[in-house]
Amino acid sequence: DMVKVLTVATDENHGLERFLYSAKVYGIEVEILGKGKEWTGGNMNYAGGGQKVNILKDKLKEMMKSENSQEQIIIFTDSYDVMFLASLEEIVKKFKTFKDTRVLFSAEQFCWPDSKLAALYPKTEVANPYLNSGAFIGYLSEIFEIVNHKPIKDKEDDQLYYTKIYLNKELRSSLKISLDHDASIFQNLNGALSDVQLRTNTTEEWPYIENIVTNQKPLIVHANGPSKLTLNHFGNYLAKSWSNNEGCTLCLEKRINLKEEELPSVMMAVFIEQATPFLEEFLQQLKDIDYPKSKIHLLLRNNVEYHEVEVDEFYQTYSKQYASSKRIKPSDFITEAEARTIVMERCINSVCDYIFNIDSLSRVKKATLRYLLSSGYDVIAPMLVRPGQAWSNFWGAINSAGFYARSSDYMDIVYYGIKGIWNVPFITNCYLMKMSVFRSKRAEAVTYAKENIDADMAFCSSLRDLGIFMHVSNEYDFGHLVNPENFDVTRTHPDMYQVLDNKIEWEQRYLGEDYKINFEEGRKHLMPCPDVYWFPLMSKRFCLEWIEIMEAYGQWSDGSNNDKRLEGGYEAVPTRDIHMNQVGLERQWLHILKEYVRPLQEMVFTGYYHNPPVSIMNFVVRYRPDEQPSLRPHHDSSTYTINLALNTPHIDFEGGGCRFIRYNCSVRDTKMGWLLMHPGRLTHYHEGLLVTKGTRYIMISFVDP
Ligand SMILES: O=C(O)CCC(=O)C(=O)O
Ligand SMILES: [Fe+2]
Repeated sequence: DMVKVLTVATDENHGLERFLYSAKVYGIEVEILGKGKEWTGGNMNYAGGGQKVNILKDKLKEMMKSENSQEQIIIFTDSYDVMFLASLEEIVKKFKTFKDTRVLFSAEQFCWPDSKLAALYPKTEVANPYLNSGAFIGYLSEIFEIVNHKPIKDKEDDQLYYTKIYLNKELRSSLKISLDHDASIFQNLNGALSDVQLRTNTTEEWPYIENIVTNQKPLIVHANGPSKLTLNHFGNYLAKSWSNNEGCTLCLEKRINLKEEELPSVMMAVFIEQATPFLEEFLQQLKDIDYPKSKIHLLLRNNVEYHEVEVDEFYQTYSKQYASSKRIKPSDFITEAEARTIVMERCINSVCDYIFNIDSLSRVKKATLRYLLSSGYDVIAPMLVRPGQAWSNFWGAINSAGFYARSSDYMDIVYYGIKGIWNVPFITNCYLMKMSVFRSKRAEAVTYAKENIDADMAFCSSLRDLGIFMHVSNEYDFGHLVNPENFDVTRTHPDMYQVLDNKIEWEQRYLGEDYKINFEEGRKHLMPCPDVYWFPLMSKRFCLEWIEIMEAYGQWSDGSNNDKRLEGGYEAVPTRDIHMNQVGLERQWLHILKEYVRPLQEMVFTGYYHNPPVSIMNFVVRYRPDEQPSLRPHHDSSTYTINLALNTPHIDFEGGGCRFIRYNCSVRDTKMGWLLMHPGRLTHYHEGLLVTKGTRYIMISFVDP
């Protein structure tokens, strides 16, 4: 058969790219009409206007000269919101099954743009009663007559034009015009979302859509009206973009090789918009990103006064290494939207090829930027998830109010059940933008500033409106998001309080480097005195900050027997100490006992399980020659006691240590960050040895009293 596939696309955009890719996949050659022409067919980018009819008319006139118009088949479709799902052969074969039909229009559930015309339709008791002009197939001779039936202005509605011809009974029968009511070729998505099922994970290699009302597998899909985002979602799978066996085939197709000699120049836009746990590690990560700094333009925006000292130090130390640098400080009183606009303008008006946006909640591995650049996608985020939660930096779907909605594949993507690069309606925190996309005239409408919505929501909403596709990749594990929800900067060393909320960073900074050797197979645990075990637990940094938290609080007990903090108000063997609940660390410390101390106990006092460990007395003791220098012999009211050294003998103090009287055995050379663990109340009668110089700090818990 002689088949010509035509579309009108005045503008090049991601929708057109997707359309052409789907055509290529099925070996379909498309002729694009109106390329580069100014669009005068109405102000919506998608809704076709009469201009489409007029451009088509010119083309068909030309074809009439050379082609056999009785035999020549024309397929005309929109392009920004259309995908081919089958080869021409299949499409034409299906077309020929329509009896008494020379032209077949796609059909939909809404009579649009003039609903009053619904009454004139011959057949309405069908799945899709009404004509949609986004796609049709037929013979040149009849289509030529249709487009030449009457003049149409560029701004007039093409669907109304074709509808009136169809509703004209004489024309309908003389030109043999039918509608594809069952979506056996054309599936219009608007209003049909519950009829149409996306089938992935079938035994077939390629996902497809199925109309479960008409039992058809449509061959061309058209996201008419407000159903664009549904096609963005389907498009992740259709037209062999996804293989049930191989995963993301489109990702491979798009990948590009970065040439070391001609790496693109990137504006790295760093945003600190809110008080952020472990900001120090965030800043470190920035300078460790694997990319030549001579190719990076740094823009560092901090809007949090609390972080300014740290940010300033980073900027003073590293900014000179970058190709250029600029900063925006809290004292500049610039909103986030303004700051992001400054970034865009700086990049647009310079030689920069990409913007790499990264905000302070993002923790990315150092290869991430290179990966994003080589993905071949114009706007792409690395997927970042809050560990242990479904919270991420993208939305799989969006509801009609423009807020988060969960797509059917969201959880699979977040948990890496499926891996690929996904066209999604919202990304945030960290993403790469290719500037050529944003230098176009059309992209002037991209904005970060919309009333009453966040900058990232405004941005993504403007990209959706413009048909600029956003993607998120979960091809690899790129990192994660920190959780700022319970971050309280009024605390001394607030990061210390984050052991529950930001475990990864907390462990990295505060858990001893050698903690893990406790669990090495065949490890012989140190036992400096009988049944007194000795384990590395915390980092030096933990110990220093832990002491600083106590000293900043400063309200040490007076060492007398009267202690109002205790239920009975009386302490038989008092120390100068501060309890964890006084500094707001009780919950955190109990978590530490459960997560990091209990597993040690279970290794050495075999057969004793108590999870979670209970501990009412958790405190830091301070010994000083001129204050309380020692502690008299006693038992602890505990099943076992832990005694964590926070500083170092012979450096921070002289003397000190713990003596176990029954065994006449002392531990004097305690190690910063290491804990002693011993039975509490029968065998291990013990005393705190005299400190003769300096200050000794220990952290004590009476576990399972
Ligand atoms: O000073 C020491 O190491 C022992 C402290 C102690 O036994 C306690 O606080 O109960
Ligand atoms: Fe004790």
